[in-house]
Amino acid sequence: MSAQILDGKQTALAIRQEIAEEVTQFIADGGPSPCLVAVLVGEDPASQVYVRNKQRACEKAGIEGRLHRLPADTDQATLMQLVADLNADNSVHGILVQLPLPAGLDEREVLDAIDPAKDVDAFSPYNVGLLMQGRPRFLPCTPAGIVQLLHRYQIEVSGKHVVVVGRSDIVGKPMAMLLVAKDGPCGPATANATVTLAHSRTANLADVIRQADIVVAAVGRPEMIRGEMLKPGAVVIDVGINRVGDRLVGDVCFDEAMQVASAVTPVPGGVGPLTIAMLLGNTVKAAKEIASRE
Ligand SMILES: Nc1nc2c(c(=O)[nH]1)N[C@@H](CN(C=O)c1ccc(C(=O)N[C@@H](CCC(=O)O)C(=O)O)cc1)CN2
Ligand SMILES: [Mg+2]
Repeated sequence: MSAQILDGKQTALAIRQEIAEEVTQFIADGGPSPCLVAVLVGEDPASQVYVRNKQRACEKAGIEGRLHRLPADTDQATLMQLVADLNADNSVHGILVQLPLPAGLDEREVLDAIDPAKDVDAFSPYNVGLLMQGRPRFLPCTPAGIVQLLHRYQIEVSGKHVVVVGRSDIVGKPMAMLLVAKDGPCGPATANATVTLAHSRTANLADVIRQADIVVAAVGRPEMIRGEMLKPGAVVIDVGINRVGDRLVGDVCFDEAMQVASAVTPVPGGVGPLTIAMLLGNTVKAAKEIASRE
């Protein structure tokens, strides 16, 4: 048996095309050009690639993408002032601070300071709270991209046992919240899951994963999840992006998963591209909401 490959790259391109059409319509209706500002502190090579890809994706969708590059030795006060300035700038609709920040900067304080109306990553406590209550404004980009992927491949989630491996604020926790909700961005079929939120200290992790109809792997450990840990026919969503020598691998051993699962996301070309597509969608939503207040 060989599983179906869930093509995140193609799905992201389709979503980006839909967003580009939405932007064209919004501007034709008299709306402002949506504007996303990225803040990149330091020289982390992967972060530089991701920010560049976000800028390019903005451009192609008709969204203005601005970038503030700050040196790695930027102090907290300077970064906080930049966020305050961007919050106050009426031409800016979305603000994202690329993570991780260099050591010494207080990530939480920075994210807390972003105006929730411009918080297109959905990392601010206000937007996390809305998600927790089942009435999100912005959806966190990676989890929302995964929901879109499942929906577009007609993989039903309702009533299924989803094991999310990894409890990060960016992926694991919001993923669990989205899937356990009574309704979701693509309707109730992609919500209403029974969710287990597992992590590095979960006892008998392999046994827990083996119970899953759908596994979302976001632990950041290269190929930690093996084929033998999967229930035959499971759907495997691999969020991991790990560099091993010159190879890029996920948190799941892809070749083994392909032999056991019914559907698997590749790395690269799975979840990653969807994260960027969903960011564009949030930026357009922010622009529409801010414009409707003016
Ligand atoms: N402010 C944010 N910081 C970070 C986020 C985020 O959503 N907001 N997520 C990650 C990084 N990230 C986006 O910022 C991101 C990671 C990976 C990809 C992607 O397309 N990956 C490719 C592989 C690319 C490669 O060669 O490295 C893929 O999976 O096909 C997009 C976005 C942490 N920080
Ligand atoms: Mg991927």
